[in-house]
Amino acid sequence: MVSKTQPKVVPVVDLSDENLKPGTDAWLLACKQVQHALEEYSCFEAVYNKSTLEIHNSIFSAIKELCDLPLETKMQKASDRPFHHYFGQLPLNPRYETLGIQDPASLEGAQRFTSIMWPAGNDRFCESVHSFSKVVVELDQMVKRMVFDAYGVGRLYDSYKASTTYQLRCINYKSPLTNETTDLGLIPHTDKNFTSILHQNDVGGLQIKTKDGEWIEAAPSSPSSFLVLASDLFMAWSNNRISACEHQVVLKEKKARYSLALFSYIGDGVVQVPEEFVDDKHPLKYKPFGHFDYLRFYETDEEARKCKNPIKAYCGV
Ligand SMILES: O=C(O)CCC(=O)C(=O)O
Ligand SMILES: [Fe+2]
Repeated sequence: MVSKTQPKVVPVVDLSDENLKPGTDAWLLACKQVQHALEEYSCFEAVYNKSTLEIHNSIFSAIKELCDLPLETKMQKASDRPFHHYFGQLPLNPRYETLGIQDPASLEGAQRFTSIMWPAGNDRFCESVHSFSKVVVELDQMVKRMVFDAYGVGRLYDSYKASTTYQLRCINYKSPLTNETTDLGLIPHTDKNFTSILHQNDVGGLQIKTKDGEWIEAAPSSPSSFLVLASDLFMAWSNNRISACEHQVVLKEKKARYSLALFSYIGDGVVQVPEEFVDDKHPLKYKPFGHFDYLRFYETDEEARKCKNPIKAYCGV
């Protein structure tokens, strides 16, 4: 008899329940689900209905308006931080362009970026970015707290939270101009931040690589769905308990695709593996390092960009 194995799918965890509070049984169960999904898939789909259909529609019309601005406007410098600038017209990813908004969940951050792109103001854009980012930052904080609790390092969560900063990347994959235009949206990669939370419009294309090396679709099940990915920093911080999620974008539909990525960074201080993650079976794998120093290394060192595991090359023991 031929044995049929279940097709792999991205795990889904519903985090919408208002009563999901630390210490409750529901919280402990969700902690275990999140931990298991991250250990097995390095990602999961979070359903979070505090992000409503109205927020979803308003952020995508805002992003379209941003991407329709002239190239010189989009290329203006909007942040001094590494990897926060405009990317586009890249030979490896010709259809991809992205702009980064620093500190998007604070009103000042959203206003600062808006006034650079629209000196005469654009309140609707600013409001859309701010409302969307506030909800997604809340989701990110909830997920991190669950991971810290699941591994018994909850005592470190508050200082971790205080040193976290965010960037919202607004991404556009341009419509193909001819039939020959590539369907490659974004080459396989891992992100260089701690977590990435991705949200897309109705045009699919995101794929993640499983432990067996198989690419599977990561299609959200609703407008309140987000894909939470572990990135390089998560892998280093957890001493390899959780791997960085390899992902890519393949554009099968002949349409423009818009997506959003909330990236989290450890802006202050040193990233260090908690002592709870180190024992005889799990020797220390990473030396303490600064997150932005790692980004600068990756940005300026061409060899680093070619290597399979740049975080290991940077601070591996
Ligand atoms: O567009 C997406 O869904 C993914 C974007 C992404 O992986 C990135 O910008 O690093
Ligand atoms: Fe990515």
